Amino acid sequence: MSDLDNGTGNGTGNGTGRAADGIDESVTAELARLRDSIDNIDAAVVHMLAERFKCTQQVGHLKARHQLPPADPGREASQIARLRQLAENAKLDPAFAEKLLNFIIAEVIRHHETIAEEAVTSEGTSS
Ligand SMILES: O=C(O)C(=O)C[C@]1(C(=O)O)C=C[C@@H](O)C=C1
Repeated sequence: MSDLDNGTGNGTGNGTGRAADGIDESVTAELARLRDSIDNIDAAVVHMLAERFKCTQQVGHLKARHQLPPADPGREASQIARLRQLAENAKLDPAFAEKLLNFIIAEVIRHHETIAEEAVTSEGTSS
């Protein structure tokens, strides 16, 4: 039984069209339908982020192997410009899209720095 299901069957079971909490059953059903979609979207976001981090981990190792700096401000500037445009076209707030990308990239840079430090440490302990 879901959190929104009062356990009386399909409807409210009391003939009023309202559940015990006083919320109209059509509202409850609409909320449940929208929340199902939100849950699917959140799952997709998590899976997409996991794939992105798998790629950036590989970038981190590549950069560490070739002593490249963790951050690339030029690349970030073009990613932000591109994402802001995509957001605008999709009617999403571009400032929000930029903040989200910056948040993700900051985490990636942290990972890159850890990978680079580990590479230096293991260099010192090899042979
Ligand atoms: O493309 C790179 O060079 C990366 O390290 C990946 C990434 C990103 O997460 O997109 C992260 C850090 C850089 O400053 C730029 C981009």
